[in-house]
Amino acid sequence: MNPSTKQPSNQTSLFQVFLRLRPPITKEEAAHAHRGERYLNVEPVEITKDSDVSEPQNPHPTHITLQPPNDSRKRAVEKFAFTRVFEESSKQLEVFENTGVPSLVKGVLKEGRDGLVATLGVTGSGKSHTILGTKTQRGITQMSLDILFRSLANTIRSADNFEDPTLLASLSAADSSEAQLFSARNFIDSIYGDPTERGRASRAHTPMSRGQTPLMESTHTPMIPRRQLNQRLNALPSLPNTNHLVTPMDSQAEHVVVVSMYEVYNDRIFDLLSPSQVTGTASRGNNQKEKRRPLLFKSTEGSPDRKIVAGLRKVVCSTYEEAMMVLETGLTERRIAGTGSNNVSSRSHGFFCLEVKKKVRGRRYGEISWAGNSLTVVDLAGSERARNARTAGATLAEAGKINESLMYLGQCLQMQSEISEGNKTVVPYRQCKLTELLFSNSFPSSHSASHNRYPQKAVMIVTADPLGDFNATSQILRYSALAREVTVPRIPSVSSTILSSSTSTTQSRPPTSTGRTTPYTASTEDLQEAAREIVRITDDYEALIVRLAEEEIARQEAEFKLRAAEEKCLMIEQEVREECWAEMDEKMEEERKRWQEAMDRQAGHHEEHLDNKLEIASRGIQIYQDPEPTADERVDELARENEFLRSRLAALERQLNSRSSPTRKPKPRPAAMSNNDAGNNQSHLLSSDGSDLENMFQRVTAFKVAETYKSPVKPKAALVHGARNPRRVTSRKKDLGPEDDL
Ligand SMILES: Nc1ncnc2c1ncn2[C@@H]1O[C@H](COP(=O)(O)OP(=O)(O)OP(=O)(O)O)[C@@H](O)[C@H]1O
Repeated sequence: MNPSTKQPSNQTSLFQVFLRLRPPITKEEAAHAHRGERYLNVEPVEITKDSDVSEPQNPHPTHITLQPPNDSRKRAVEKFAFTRVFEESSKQLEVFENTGVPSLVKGVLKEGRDGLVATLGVTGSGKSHTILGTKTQRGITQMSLDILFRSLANTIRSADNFEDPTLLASLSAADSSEAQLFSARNFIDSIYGDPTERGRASRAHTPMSRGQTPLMESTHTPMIPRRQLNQRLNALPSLPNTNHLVTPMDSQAEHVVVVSMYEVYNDRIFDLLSPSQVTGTASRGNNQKEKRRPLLFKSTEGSPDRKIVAGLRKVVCSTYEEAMMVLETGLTERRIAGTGSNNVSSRSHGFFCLEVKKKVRGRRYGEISWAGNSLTVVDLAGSERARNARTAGATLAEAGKINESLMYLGQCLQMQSEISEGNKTVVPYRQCKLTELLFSNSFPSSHSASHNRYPQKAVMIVTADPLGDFNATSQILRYSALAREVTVPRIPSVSSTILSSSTSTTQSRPPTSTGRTTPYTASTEDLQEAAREIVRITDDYEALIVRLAEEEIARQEAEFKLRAAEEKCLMIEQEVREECWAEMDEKMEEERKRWQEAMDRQAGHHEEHLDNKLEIASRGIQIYQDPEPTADERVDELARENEFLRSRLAALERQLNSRSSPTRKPKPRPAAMSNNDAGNNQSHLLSSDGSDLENMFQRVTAFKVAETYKSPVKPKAALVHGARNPRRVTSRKKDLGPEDDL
């Protein structure tokens, strides 16, 4: 960058860059400031001759000088130019009005122009103070919200209004960002619950201060109860008053305000209003970060001419309080972690986006659509120096990404200075997500669909602590300043003093009376010559000091880049490690599956093997059936049985005879029996030579034999082959015939 402090024309600047100085906040800091130990000084306002004296403008400083501490004489002094410098005593409203934020809001409301306001600065320099305010004073975001909702008071429509149930649907249809739209009531109820308390919150006019916002609590309390939220909203201050900045609107128009919030963390975009965040767990470790789904910044079907963050959750807000609640919800989710630099240092770039949409009717068919512009407020992460911050691991990687993105932002801001000087330079804003989000809307689009789209108006507020870290602050100032110049403080000119004194001495000394040239005169000439030599050497020396200063700055920049590269390396290393772990996990899982499958297979084989064995065994076990006996065999068997029975009968008879008296007469044969067996010759035959009992058995046997000849005998016994105790199932009883026959 060519050193130049001439004020660049604001028309061509993509960003107007303001500098706000932070006052000392501790007694110690105040004492340092009192002793003049600050390295950053505001240059007095120069009233040039060609200034329009007739119009007494409020002269304001635009330049600062940066004097390296401990060595004020020999080192170069850097001078930076900004659109305007706000000194330590500047108040919130003064900064709000004079940075032109109200005109950004007006641009959104009336001029069809997007607006963007961002804060940039070393951690702890007052970015959040400027953008979110304090317990007693509102910040830029809240003042913007206030004037925006006041301006739209008569024309704003609510998605919670039952008279217009189609509003949300028509808004969704017109939305080109693939967003999920919610009415404020639904969204807030889903987050904080207890709808009965709704409406109790009185108008809250001011931002939640850093201490009040859930930012600090977010690591412990991801969700705050609704009552507590309402209490906080009630406790918010109402100053400064911005009523005079309200823009009157056409009362016939219909508007809606759609609020969304997202953050850029590790060069990826994450929704701050999506459920995974709002119901997040207490431990906001890296695991949770990784769980979130990054969103794309892209052109969509509905927006071919410009890139937008796609897939966000958006909330239709109709009041300041609703927008504040959404802001509060998003802030709660914004990642904050304690670092060595600042306990509540933001570790992501936070975006708060307000879209003002106006109802438009199609000329041909009167179809309803919504179109408008947006105001985006950006709280950039603190550019902490990894070495200063006692950080490690993921935090260090985060710091690396933050520094890297801010370095790219610095490059883009430097380039814009060159554009304003008439150079044809391309702003390298596609290097990272942050610069893409900040700059891609800054240029007129070449797309045919965007004839009437104006480039956005953007304001950058750089914050600096004049007593803070010199190197970090000077780095930020070098990147963000509209112009820079290196000067060398002029050393009191010893040589010229010698020259002048020697000249005067020569002139005043009267010639001697003898007229001889005295050795003193000669030495005076020598002295003059020496003095000229000294002047020449001094000039060379000064030139060398300037060169040295430039070299030193270059060295510092190179160091910064080196650090950024080192941090990037660290991050790559970490990513590679994580990738390796993931790969190893995957491999282990694969291996586990493989082994499991092998085990299952093995088990299957075993089972199959067992089944086969069982099958083989069961094949060997056959049911053996006795061969059907032939008639002869049967007769033989029956004869044997008959024989057996006879012998048994004989034995019984003998037994009976031996027991009975010798006088007992044999019983007469019953007539019924002879009738029954009338046709049976054999029974007749038997009865002639035996007792009645014997006769009866013989008759039964004869009957069975007759039966046997009539019908084939079914197998009655089964022998299980292979069984240890083969059991022959006999059916003697059956063979004896039905009991009735007995
Ligand atoms: N203009 C100011 N007037 C009074 N106090 C201020 C001012 N600016 C900042 N402070 C105070 O300085 C401290 C640090 O400021 P702040 O938190 O805004 O820094 P930051 O740049 O947002 O830090 P980080 O990047 O780490 O979030 C806070 O206590 C804040 O109240």
